Amino acid sequence: MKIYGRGDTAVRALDGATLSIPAGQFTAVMGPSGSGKSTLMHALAGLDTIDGGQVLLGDTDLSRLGERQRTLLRRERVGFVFQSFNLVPTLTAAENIALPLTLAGRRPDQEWIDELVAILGLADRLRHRPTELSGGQQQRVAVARALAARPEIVFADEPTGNLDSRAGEALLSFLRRAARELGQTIVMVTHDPSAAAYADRVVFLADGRVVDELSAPAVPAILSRMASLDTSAPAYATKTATKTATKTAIDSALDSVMDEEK
Ligand SMILES: Nc1ncnc2c1ncn2[C@@H]1O[C@H](COP(=O)(O)OP(=O)(O)OP(=O)(O)O)[C@@H](O)[C@H]1O
Repeated sequence: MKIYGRGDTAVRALDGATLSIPAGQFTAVMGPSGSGKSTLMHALAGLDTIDGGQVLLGDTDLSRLGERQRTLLRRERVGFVFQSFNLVPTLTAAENIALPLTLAGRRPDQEWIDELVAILGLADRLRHRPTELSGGQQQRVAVARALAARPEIVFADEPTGNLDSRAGEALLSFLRRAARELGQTIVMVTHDPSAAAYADRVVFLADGRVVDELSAPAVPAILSRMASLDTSAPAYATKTATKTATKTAIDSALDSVMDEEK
């Protein structure tokens, strides 16, 4: 359970949401605007606390961890890919990819990183800085960075939101391959049914709880489930405001990872 605010203005953003994320699978989370997708992702990733219930990553109960322990858990066990690529502009692609390991003081597993770079088609871009890369290339660098430390789970928040359709499809194919061939556990929040169709399973949220799911989802089935949930068309202003808040929360989490090292 997650409640924002108090009294009359309190919002139950998560209210009895129960789900399990199978290891090695690519899971998409969908739902109408305001249904709790970002809140759920933040809770699962240890970016935010919850007000009741449990979040388990393996045997670790995130709801019992303090701020510092959650920061460590994010750094050591979780990878993130955001809509805005969040690369460090002064670092090359290679340095950006190795950043989580550098921050954690771990030696990069070069063989693994070489494999990621090869699959993502980034080998000839490693010395470039983010401004010298296309949006699709920047996002592929961000994905390599998320997987570099072999995290137990990777969270992707609208990862194709800023990409054209071809770059988006290439990225989604990689995420699917990362789960199937590399055993990477991935959770992706998306509004886009064709993006969700790349996942092994789609979980649908409404009013802060899991209301439905689809295995081996196809676009028409996703669309019809979404239509049955989306009773009120989202007010665009609300959506924008929520997204801004989400980004801030994620950015501050990244900042705190950086601060830890100072
Ligand atoms: N920081 C906050 N303070 C108050 N209410 C919040 C806050 N963050 C989210 N909410 C509210 O909690 C509910 C769930 O929000 P959440 O952002 O998780 O939904 P979402 O499904 O990700 O929406 P969207 O698809 O529009 O991004 C919404 O009613 C939202 O207005």
